Amino acid sequence: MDVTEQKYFSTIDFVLFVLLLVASMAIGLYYALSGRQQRTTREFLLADQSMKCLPLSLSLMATFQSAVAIVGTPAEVFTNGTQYWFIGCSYILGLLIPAHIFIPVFYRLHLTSAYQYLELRFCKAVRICGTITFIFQMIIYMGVGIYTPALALNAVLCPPILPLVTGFHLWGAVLATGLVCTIYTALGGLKAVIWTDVFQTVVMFAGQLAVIIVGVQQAGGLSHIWRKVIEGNRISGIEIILFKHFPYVMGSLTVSVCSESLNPDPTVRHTFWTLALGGVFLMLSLYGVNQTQVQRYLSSRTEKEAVMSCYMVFPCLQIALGLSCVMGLVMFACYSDNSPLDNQYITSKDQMVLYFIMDMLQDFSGLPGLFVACLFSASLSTISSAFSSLATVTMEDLIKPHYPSMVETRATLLSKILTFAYGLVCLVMAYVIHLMNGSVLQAALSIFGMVGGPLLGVFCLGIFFPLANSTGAVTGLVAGLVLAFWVGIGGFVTQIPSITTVRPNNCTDMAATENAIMATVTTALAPITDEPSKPVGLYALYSLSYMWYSALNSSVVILIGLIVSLITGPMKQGELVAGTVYPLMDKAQDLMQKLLRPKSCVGSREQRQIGTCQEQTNGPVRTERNTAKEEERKTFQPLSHVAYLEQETSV
Ligand SMILES: CC(C)(CO)[C@@H](O)C(=O)NCCC(=O)O
Ligand code: NA
Repeated sequence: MDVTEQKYFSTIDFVLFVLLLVASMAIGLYYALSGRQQRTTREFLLADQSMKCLPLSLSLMATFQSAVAIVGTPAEVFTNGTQYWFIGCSYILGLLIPAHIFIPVFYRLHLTSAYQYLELRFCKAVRICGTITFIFQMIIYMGVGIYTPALALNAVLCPPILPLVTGFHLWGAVLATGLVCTIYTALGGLKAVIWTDVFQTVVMFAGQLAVIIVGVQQAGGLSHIWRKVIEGNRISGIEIILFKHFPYVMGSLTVSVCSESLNPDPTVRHTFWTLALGGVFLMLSLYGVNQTQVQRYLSSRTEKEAVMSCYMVFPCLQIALGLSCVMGLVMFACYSDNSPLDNQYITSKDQMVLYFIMDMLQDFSGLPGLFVACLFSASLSTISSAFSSLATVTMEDLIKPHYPSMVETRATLLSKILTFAYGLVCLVMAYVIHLMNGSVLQAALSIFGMVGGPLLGVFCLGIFFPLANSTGAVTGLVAGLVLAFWVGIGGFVTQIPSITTVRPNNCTDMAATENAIMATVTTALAPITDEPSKPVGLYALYSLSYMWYSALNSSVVILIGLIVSLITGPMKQGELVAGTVYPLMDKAQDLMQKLLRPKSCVGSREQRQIGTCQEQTNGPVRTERNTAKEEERKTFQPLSHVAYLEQETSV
C-alpha cells in the first residue's frame, strides 16, 4: 500500500464509527433519565450499589484494556514473538489476591473511595498523598489511552488531504470521542459507564474476531500462517514444554533459545519471570487497589458478587490476550519478509495493526470501520472509567472532607462538573502525549509500575503489617515514588536498550544477534564502564525490565515504611481501626490446618468464625448497606486483639 493507492474509509465504515458513539451516548442518557436520575452521590458514583456480576466483570476488564492493548499487543507479538503471552500466567494470582484479600477488606469498610482506607488505617495525610498520586497516574494514562487510536489511525490517513469527506479526521475523532465520553459519564454516572463498558466490550471482541477470521483467510490459511511463524521463530513459551518432552521436535533449536524464556536476568525485557511474576504486582496495583476497579467492586450488590466478578475477569482477560496474540501472528505471516516498518510505510510499530487492516482488508467494506469502532470502544471504556474514578476521588477525598454538611444534590452536581473538567484535561493530555514517542504498551505499563507500584506498596503496608504507622507510610510512599521516577526516567534517558529477545529466523543466528545487541550495549556504555557485556552500578538499575517496576517500587515502599515505623514507634494493636488489617498469619495457619486435616478442621473453623463474629459485634459486618455513611463510621472502634478482619472470605 503506497501513498498513491491509499484507501480511505468508506461511508459504511464511517457510519459504524458514528453508530458506536450514538449508542454509547444513548446508554448514558438512558441512565441519566431512569431510576432516581442520578440525584445522590451514592447513585452517581457507586451505581446505587446494585450491580451484578456479569456487567461488572466485563467492565473490570474493559477498564484497563484500551486501544493501547489492542494495537500494542499484536505489535509486540509481531516483533518479539508470543513471549508476551506469559503475562497471562500473572492473571491467576493477580486476580485471586484481590478477590480474597482486597475486596473483603474494602467492601466491609463501606468505602466510596479506596483512599478512605488510607485514612482509616493511617491518617488524613496518607489519604491525601494517595489520592494525589492516583490522580497523577490516571491523568497520564488517560492521555495515552485517548491518543493511541489517533496514533494508530495516522498510519493510514496521514496526511488527510480531504478529511471528513474522504477520510477520517484524526483529531476530530479524538475530540468527538472525548466529548461523547465526557457527556455520557457526566450525565449517566457509574451505571452508564459500566453498561457502556459492556456494550463496548462486545464491539471490541467482535472487531478483533472479525479481523482475525478474515485476516487468516487473506494471509493464506491457518497452516500457512503456522509455517511462517514457526519459520520466523515467533512461538515462544511452548518451546520450553516441547523441548523438555519432545526434544526431537525442537531438534533444530539450540538450548540458547530454549532457555531464553526462563532467563532469570531482571534486565531482560520480557521473560517468563518478568511477565508472570512481575506481572502479578502490576495486576495487583490495577485490580487490587486502583480506584477505578475498587469503585466497581464497591458498586456491586453483595460482596460475593464482587468476588465472583473478579473471578470472571480471568477468562475475559485470557480471551483478550489470546485474540491479540493471534492477531500478531497473522500479521507476522503477512509481513515477515516485507515489514511495513522497515519499508517506512509507517513510523511506529503501534501503527502496524491499522496498516494491516487497511492493506489486507480494505476490500471488505465495513471491516475497517468495525475495527476502528473496536479501537475506540476500547479507549472509550477506559477513559470513561478514568473520568468517573477521578471525579469520585476528587469529590470524596479532596472536597467533601472540607464541606461535611454539603447537601447531596449539590455534591452530585459538583461531581458531574468534575467529570466534565477531567474530560477537558484528558483532551489536553492527548496532545501532550502526542508530543512524546515510543511504544504505547510499554509506556502505559511503565506508568502503572512507576506510579501504581508505590500506591500498591502503601496499601499492602497497611493491610498486611499491623505495626506500620503513618510516618512510615508517608515516608515509604515518597521514597517509592522518588525511586520509581529515578529508575524510570533514568532508564528512559540513558536509553540503554533493555535487552530484547530478538528472535532470529533460526538458531544459528542467535549467537550473532546476541553479540550484536551486546555490541550496542557496549558501545553505549563504553565511556562509562569497562565491563563489556553487562551494565553495572546505576546503569544496571536503569536497565531493569519495566515489567519489574511495580514489584520493585511497592517492595521499597513496604521496606522503608516498616523501617521508619520501627524507628518512630510501631502502631499498637489497640490503635488500629477494626477491619483495616488482614490477618495473613492466622489465615495461613487456617489454610495449613485445612490442608493437613481437611475434614475435622472445617467444622472447628466455622465454629471459630461464629465465635469471632459474636465477639466482633462492633466490627464492620456488612448487613445493611443503606445506612448512612456517617452512621457507619461511628461503628469503627479500636478493638484489642480482634482488630482484624475475621470472616469467611471464600466464595
Ligand atoms: C493491563 C493488562 C495486562 C491487563 O488488564 C492488559 O489489559 C494490558 O496490557 N493493558 C495495556 C494498557 C491498556 O490497554 O490501556
Ligand atoms: Na477499555
